Amino acid sequence: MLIIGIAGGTGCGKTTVVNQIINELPDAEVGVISQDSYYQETSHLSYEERTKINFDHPRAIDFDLMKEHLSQLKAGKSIDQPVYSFVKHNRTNDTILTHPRKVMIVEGILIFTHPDIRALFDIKIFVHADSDERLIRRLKRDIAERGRDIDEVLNRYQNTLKPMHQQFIEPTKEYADIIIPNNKYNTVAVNIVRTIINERLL
Ligand SMILES: Nc1ncnc2c1ncn2[C@@H]1O[C@H](COP(=O)(O)OP(=O)(O)O)[C@@H](O)[C@H]1O
Ligand SMILES: Nc1ccn([C@@H]2O[C@H](COP(=O)(O)O)[C@@H](O)[C@H]2O)c(=O)n1
Repeated sequence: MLIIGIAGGTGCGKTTVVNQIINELPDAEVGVISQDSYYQETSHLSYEERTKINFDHPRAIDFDLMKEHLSQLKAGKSIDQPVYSFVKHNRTNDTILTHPRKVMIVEGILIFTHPDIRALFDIKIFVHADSDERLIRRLKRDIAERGRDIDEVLNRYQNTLKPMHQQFIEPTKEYADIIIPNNKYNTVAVNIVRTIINERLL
């Protein structure tokens, strides 16, 4: 199994890049794991308490479960990938049965911060977009898709997103094998990654 890690700050375009990469690749051979599925289980907290969580700090992620799941997939076993709700700020009761594939792509802002998880990646890709571009995209996306308003996004950006990005996410760029500039859509880079995957699928 080839495991590709794709990291980068919020709004840089990780999900979009992953979708572009896997588009037209066989579903049975290439799978995706999102770091969002591994936000800590927080059912013991009230909704109000959950809104105060710093979701951009590594401790917000259940890396133990992510590591266990990636190890199981590597060993040829299927996993029940949790499903996360950005509206409820918590895992749902659903899971997605995820089978091992020849290629697994793991994407998320903090996946390169954890040494054991980092060591599982055969290829590490960091998607870069400037912070103003990321903030604009995040604002639009979170209002349209994640039930947020402008104040929520801007407060979170100032209080946690920006400092956490500088402290934890940006420094992991140094671990990347490939950095994809993504201020504009980058079809050349997407095609290069797709070529690497296709070679593995031959
Ligand atoms: N290169 C790009 N140029 C303009 N908008 C983009 C680009 N890449 C992604 N977007 C948009 O920005 C928003 C955030 O992208 P997304 O892929 O969800 O980022 P991430 O997964 O890194 O948080 C989405 O609405 C997406 O359509
Ligand atoms: N309940 C939550 C959990 C996380 N977030 C934000 O999601 C961002 C990571 O996802 P991307 O798709 O943007 O990479 C992260 O910056 C968290 O602040 C949230 O808003 N609510």
